[in-house]
Amino acid sequence: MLGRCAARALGALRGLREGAPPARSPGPSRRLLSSEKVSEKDHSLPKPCWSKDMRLLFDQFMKKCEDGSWIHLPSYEDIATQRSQDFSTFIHAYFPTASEQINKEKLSQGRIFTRSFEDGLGFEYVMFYNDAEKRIVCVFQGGPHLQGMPGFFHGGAIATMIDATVGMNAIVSGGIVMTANLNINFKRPIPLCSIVLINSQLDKIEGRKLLVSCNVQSVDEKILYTEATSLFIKLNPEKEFHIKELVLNSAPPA
Ligand SMILES: CCCCCCCCCCCCCC(=O)SCCNC(=O)CCNC(=O)[C@H](O)C(C)(C)COP(=O)(O)OP(=O)(O)OC[C@H]1O[C@@H](n2cnc3c(N)ncnc32)[C@H](O)[C@@H]1OP(=O)(O)O
Repeated sequence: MLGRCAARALGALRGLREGAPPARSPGPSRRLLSSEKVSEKDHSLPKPCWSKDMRLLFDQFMKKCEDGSWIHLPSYEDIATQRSQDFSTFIHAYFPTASEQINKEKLSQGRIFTRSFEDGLGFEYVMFYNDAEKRIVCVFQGGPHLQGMPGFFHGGAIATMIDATVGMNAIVSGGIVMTANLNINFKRPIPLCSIVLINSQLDKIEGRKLLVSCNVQSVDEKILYTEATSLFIKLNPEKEFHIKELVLNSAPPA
């Protein structure tokens, strides 16, 4: 059985896509047709650019989801519903000064960084969550546009996927959080275009602080590429009632 917080957060992730009308009426400069259509795509489902191994791992984890111990997490490139507009309002209220500096026209072009590449060229990944173990495993296939040293992934690309994975673990466990600290040990370079597993674990919750660690391993678990620890801070728990409103009616079935 999912913890209530996890259920709410997962509900939010699903609810952000479901049921609610589009939040933003398109301005004259917004190219509605292409971006709206694309933003509906769940990138965590198999695509032609996924390698056989990636597909195999996806199928293996989906099998583990059948008894409810693991949950497949959907993933979109934009958050474009009414409830996400409320989420955005919450974030901007939390950082009023920074919010004033945001170019509001550009905001409508905002996309989740990891979902901004053409299929197969950047970040291809799917995450699975285990509530009992407070773990998220991310199956990651990096594309050729993530190169750093010739033939290997860029460290920033690895850091991005680590942040996305431990961040999702913290969001599912704690609600609206931000990365305060991320420590990474790069132990072995990761060959470009290979598939790796990012295993993350919620270690501790101390008040508003969530500590999440992770490692990046080869699929056969023989090579430990990277290790990381992170600290997430839950934003303003007094406003939690508001977050609850955001996810109201979007909780997944019990
Ligand atoms: C819902 C669905 C959403 C879907 C979205 C999907 C996207 C997925 C994206 C994936 C994820 C991507 C995620 C991203 O990319 S998040 C983007 C990168 N992160 C940021 O930009 C965050 C910038 N930092 C801040 O805004 C603030 O510092 C925050 C909000 C983090 C805390 O400022 P706030 O004013 O709120 O809190 P506080 O200062 O009173 O501190 C509170 C406590 O915490 C302790 N502390 C603070 N900092 C540190 C530190 N560095 N080391 C050690 N300790 C630290 C502090 O001492 C205090 O402890 P104590 O004195 O109480 O003991």
